[in-house]
Amino acid sequence: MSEPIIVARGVGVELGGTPVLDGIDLTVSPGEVVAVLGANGAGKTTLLRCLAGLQPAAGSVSVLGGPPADTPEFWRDVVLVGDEPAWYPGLTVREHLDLVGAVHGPGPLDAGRALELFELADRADRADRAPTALSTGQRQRLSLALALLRPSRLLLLDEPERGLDAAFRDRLAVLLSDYAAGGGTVVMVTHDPRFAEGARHVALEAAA
Ligand SMILES: Nc1ncnc2c1ncn2[C@@H]1O[C@H](COP(=O)(O)OP(=O)(O)OP(=O)(O)O)[C@@H](O)[C@H]1O
Repeated sequence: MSEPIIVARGVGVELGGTPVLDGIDLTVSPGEVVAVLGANGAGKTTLLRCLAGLQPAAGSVSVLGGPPADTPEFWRDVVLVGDEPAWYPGLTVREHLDLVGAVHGPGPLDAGRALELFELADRADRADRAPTALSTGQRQRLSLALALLRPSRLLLLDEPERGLDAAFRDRLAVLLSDYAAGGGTVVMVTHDPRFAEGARHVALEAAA
């Protein structure tokens, strides 16, 4: 059996003097799709940030064999899609895809396929706009497309459904299951039953 990608034991976080996570254990194997579920404020984003090395925590967290750290080596294998990324000023949608594909690719998708699949070039000018001139859902599509241009072993997704229409959610669910079938691992925070379906559920309850 292959080594787990993630081993977290007794993870605890306090924010502003209040416990947010308390004694969380999680083991994730390669090729798994895990949905972290729970009410608003249960600590889902905080847990994802712990796995990304962005939130210090009590207990122990190991990701890909070591403690997660905000370093270039860590981000070579791990992709986080959370809050909207900082777009490159002056670059269009197409130029973002070309740049990320050229620097970090090849990943599961190439720039041309991402434009087509994520319907970022449907209208003649859409791919030639700045990302800030897209709708919320279109910007989320671009964030996800950029994530899939890079080769990675672990995708950490915080509410990937944000702004996406139903048809595109279905398409994304297929892309994620293809990613996992290829050996990639997905840990996502979601409120969407469409994404939770077929994933292993990890339910969080508010610590306080
Ligand atoms: N910087 C902070 N300082 C103090 N408390 C915080 C801070 N950030 C988050 N919290 C609190 O920590 C708790 C967990 O927040 P978190 O964002 O992890 O929840 P969540 O489960 O992802 O919620 P949602 O489903 O609403 O996105 C919440 O009660 C929130 O108010």
